Amino acid sequence: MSEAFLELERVNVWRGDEAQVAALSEVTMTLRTGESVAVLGPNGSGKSTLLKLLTGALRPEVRDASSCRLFGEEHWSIDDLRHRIGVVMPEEVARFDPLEEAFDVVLSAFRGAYGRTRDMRFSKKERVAASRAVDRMGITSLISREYGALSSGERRRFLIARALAHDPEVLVLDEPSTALDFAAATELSMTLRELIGSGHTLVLVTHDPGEIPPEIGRVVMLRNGSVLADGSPRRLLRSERLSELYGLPLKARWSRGWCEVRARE
Ligand SMILES: Nc1ncnc2c1ncn2[C@@H]1O[C@H](COP(=O)(O)OP(=O)(O)OP(=O)(O)O)[C@@H](O)[C@H]1O
Repeated sequence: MSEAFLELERVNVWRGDEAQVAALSEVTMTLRTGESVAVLGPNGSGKSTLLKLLTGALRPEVRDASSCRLFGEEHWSIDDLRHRIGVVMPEEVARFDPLEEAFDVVLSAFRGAYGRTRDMRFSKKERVAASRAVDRMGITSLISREYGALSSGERRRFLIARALAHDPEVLVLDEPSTALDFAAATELSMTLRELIGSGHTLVLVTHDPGEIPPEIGRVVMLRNGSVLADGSPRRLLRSERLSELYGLPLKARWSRGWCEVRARE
């Protein structure tokens, strides 16, 4: 059986400083390499919190009968995780200096930095790996451009290339189509399908069932910090279940492997 990269057993995560919020409550799930997963849920349901657990940015509440393992370990180093998990979070888009050369954005992955600082030196091996990731994303012709001069879709591709630079075992994408127009979102979706097709394990976080590509074989539905359902898209992405998830009457229709959802009239 393939390796479990996330094993949660009755996990709670609290967020906030003074007034603490239970962002995840009693969550149990196992995610394995080789199986791409969509994490689906409305705003505030705990999707980003789950990703932050997965990338080691947040820790769960410590208590008996609860455990959180990443790649089989209860104790992990962020550095190790950075090599094994590539992440693209929506807030990252604006973190880079617009004057930065686009290729440097990708290279900065090797130092865990947001952009290149003048004293950073990169080995030939790192440069080759970054070039390969850029090539994979079809943006080689743009590498000398300023990051700030790229379109939103192009920037997103550079960030995915940055996440792929380490050749990670798992690629985590949090709402990757945010702020993309229809054409850019469609292109991105094709890229995600290719990545899964070429053997990458994707964890795709979205609030939109219509964004889940047919290649994704598992959906985890989160609501109010708990797992509402976990199973195949065909079984879960149905009118009744989606209406329950979002708290309003919805109608789901399947077409060529995609689920289209609209409000029930
Ligand atoms: N820094 C924080 N301080 C306090 N509460 C927080 C913080 N971040 C998230 N929360 C709360 O934790 C819960 C889960 O938030 P989370 O961001 O994981 O949800 P989400 O499903 O990713 O939402 P969205 O789709 O809006 O991004 C929410 O109730 C949210 O208000």
